[in-house]
Amino acid sequence: MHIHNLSQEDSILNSFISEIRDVNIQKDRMRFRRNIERIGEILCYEMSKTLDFAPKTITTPLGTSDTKLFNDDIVLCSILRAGVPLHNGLLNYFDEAENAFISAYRHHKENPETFEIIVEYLACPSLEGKTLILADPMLATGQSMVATFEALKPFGTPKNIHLVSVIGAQDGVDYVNNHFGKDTHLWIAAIDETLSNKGYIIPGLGDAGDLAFGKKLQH
Ligand SMILES: O=P(O)(O)OC[C@H]1O[C@H](OP(=O)(O)OP(=O)(O)O)[C@H](O)[C@@H]1O
Ligand SMILES: O=c1cc[nH]c(=O)[nH]1
Ligand SMILES: [Mg+2]
Repeated sequence: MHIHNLSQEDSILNSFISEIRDVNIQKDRMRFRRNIERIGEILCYEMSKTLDFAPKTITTPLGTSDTKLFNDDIVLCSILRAGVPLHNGLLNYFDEAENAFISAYRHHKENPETFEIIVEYLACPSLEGKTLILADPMLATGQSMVATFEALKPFGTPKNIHLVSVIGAQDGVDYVNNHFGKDTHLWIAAIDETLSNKGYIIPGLGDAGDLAFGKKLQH
């Protein structure tokens, strides 16, 4: 897998990552969502450089302009619910993308330290020959990303797969690295050291779904 950790380079991206981590700034739910969206836009711009481009001539009012435009058919698939602001960021740039949504949540049994991933809702177009972008802001254990990909398999074989995430734990990055093919790309804003015994990224940012949309009751 090709791993692109964008915070290895100094850029404005670091300001947005700092804000979503900051316990005070993250109290502003709208700002949290908007920052995730802005990070999605930056990740999207970087990944767009790896798409397939073809020559195109544009007619202006005064002449013609030769350029190259990407010609991949993009399917943007996000994992509900924390994936929604990240999805919006990607869709801000990929105007014509088709969209898929899938729900994946952690179901805790009696022991709060163990959980399984439940995939329920799934709406997806054909993936055959297309460029699939799988987006989820948090890559903790990596299980949601892998469970999502398994659930998408009946929809066809994509030409390319790009995973897009905001903060990952090294364990989760290693897990997806072992489960996706070597041609898969991972575009990620930051990779943190470790996971708590409840599967939270440390230092991370807390619970992205709750910060974006409010606390949910465990069920
Ligand atoms: O890599 P993993 O260990 O699978 O964990 C990451 C998952 O956890 C979060 O979702 P969460 O279960 O909190 O659901 P939510 O979006 O509804 O809050 C996050 O958005 C991922 O989907
Ligand atoms: O740290 C984590 C791990 C999973 N989901 C989150 O929202 N945060
Ligand atoms: Mg959550």
